[in-house]
Amino acid sequence: MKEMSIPKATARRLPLYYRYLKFLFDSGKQKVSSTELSDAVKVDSATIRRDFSYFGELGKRGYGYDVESLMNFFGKTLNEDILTNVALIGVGNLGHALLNYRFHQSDSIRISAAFDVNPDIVGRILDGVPVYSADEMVEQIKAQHIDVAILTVPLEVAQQNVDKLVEAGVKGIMNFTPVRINTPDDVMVQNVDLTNEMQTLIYFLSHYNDNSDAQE
Ligand SMILES: NC(=O)c1ccc[n+]([C@@H]2O[C@H](COP(=O)([O-])OP(=O)(O)OC[C@H]3O[C@@H](n4cnc5c(N)ncnc54)[C@H](O)[C@@H]3O)[C@@H](O)[C@H]2O)c1
Repeated sequence: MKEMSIPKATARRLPLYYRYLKFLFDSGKQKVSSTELSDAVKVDSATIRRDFSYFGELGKRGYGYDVESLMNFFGKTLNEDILTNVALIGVGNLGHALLNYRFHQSDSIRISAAFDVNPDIVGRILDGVPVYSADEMVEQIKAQHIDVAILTVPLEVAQQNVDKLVEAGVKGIMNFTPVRINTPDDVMVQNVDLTNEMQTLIYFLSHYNDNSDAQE
């Protein structure tokens, strides 16, 4: 996966900017100011200007940003114009929910193959997605040129599945299991933990009256 030379915090805000710009574009708006953008995406305008400055001259002061070119620029930066096929490993409770979830904020991400060991679902098509036997994982992922996977298997089999994903050439893993998985340096792992998120939220709620701090 390519290294980005922009700060991670900026990279995390790009989808937010992109979605709002797409919304403005779809509703026929041509210009947007950093203040308007700030109100809509709840990021202060100084941060927005700093974020945009990493990409060079994107707008003129006092004139606003051109919605279409900014949207296209961020779209390209985010690879929104390329369809990313994602593999889902483990179609249990969480896996099913993710199959149902169509990544609806993005037209360009879709789960195109799922893998499991459960004979009741292997060989079936669930929510439009074929469920393959876990034994076919390496072969199918290679054949379908998939380089991103979501891991929703029981923790005991997490690492062995990661090893297979690495063997298949996967470069990014969204890890829902509670295990800290080991991967080579060129494979990026994003750990997702709802308990952590909830604890963070509860912490902010109990420590700050002004909950705008919790959004950073
Ligand atoms: N990060 C979070 O916030 C969060 C929330 C809920 C669950 N989880 C974790 O997500 C994982 C899945 O949870 P769940 O409730 O969906 O579990 P589940 O038992 O309902 O589903 C697990 C699925 O993995 C399949 N599986 C088992 N061994 C496999 C293998 N070797 N290869 C491929 N598939 C295999 C099972 O057949 C099953 O369909 C667990 O590790 C759980 O701890 C994380």
